[in-house]
Amino acid sequence: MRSKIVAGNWKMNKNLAETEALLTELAAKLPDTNAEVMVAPTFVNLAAAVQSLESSTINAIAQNMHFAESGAYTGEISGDMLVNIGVDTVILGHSERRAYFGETDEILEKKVKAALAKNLRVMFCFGEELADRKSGNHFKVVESQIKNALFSLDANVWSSIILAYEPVWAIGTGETASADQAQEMHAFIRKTITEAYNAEIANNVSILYGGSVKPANAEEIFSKPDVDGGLIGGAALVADNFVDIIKAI
Ligand SMILES: O=C[C@H](O)COP(=O)(O)O
Repeated sequence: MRSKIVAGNWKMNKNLAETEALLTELAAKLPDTNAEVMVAPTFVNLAAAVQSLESSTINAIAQNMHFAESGAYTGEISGDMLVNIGVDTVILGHSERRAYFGETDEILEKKVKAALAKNLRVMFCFGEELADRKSGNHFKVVESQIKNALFSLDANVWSSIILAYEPVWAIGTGETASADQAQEMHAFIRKTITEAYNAEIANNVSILYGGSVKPANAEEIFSKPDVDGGLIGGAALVADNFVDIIKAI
C-alpha cells in the first residue's frame, strides 16, 4: 500500500530565523492528514530543522547528497552526515541539480545506491523539458531517466524509493501540467516499472507530481488515481499555501 506524501522543497530560500519561523507556523497549522508531510530546508539549516520538528510529524529531509563516503569533495555532504543529524530521506535528481550542476543519470545512479546503502529513503526526481514534450518524446525521456538511474536496483530496495515526476517546463513557471497529463505520465511510469520489475513494486511506489502546484490546482491534480501527492516549490515557502495544499490531498 503506497503512502500519500506532500513535500516542500525550499531550494535556496530561508535563512535560519526564517526557517525556524516557517516551521513553527507549519507545525501549529498542520491539519489532520493521512499524508506524510516533509520539508527540505537548505543544508545549513537542516540540523536545526530536525530538532525543531522533534515533536512534530513533519519530516525534515535533505535536498541532495554526494555519493562518496567522505573525503576531498569541497562543499559536499555525505549520506552518513545526513543520518547522523537524524535525516531519513533525501531528494536526488532534481532538474535544477541536473541542469545547473551537471548531474547525469550515471552520477544519480551512484547517489541513489549510496543513499540506499545508508538506509536513507530516496525521493528521485525526473521529468522532460519543454522541447521533449513538444516533439512527443516525453515518455521516452522519462523512461530513460528512470531506467538509467534506478533499474539496476534490487527489487527489495524499491520500498525505500519515492518518485517525483516534475516536467521541467512546469517548474517555477506558473504553468502546470494538467491533471490528465500528470495522470497519463504517472500511469506510464507504473507500467514501465511493472515491465522492469513487477506490478507489486509498481503499485506500492508513491509517485508525486511537482511543477507549479498551488492551493488552487492541488485538489484536481491529487484526485488522479496514480498521483500520490506533490513535491512543492514556491508554494511551500508560505505556510498557509502549503497547509492548503496538504488539505487538498
Ligand atoms: O521541487 C519542487 C519543484 O521544482 C516545483 O517547484 P514549483 O512548485 O516552484 O514549480
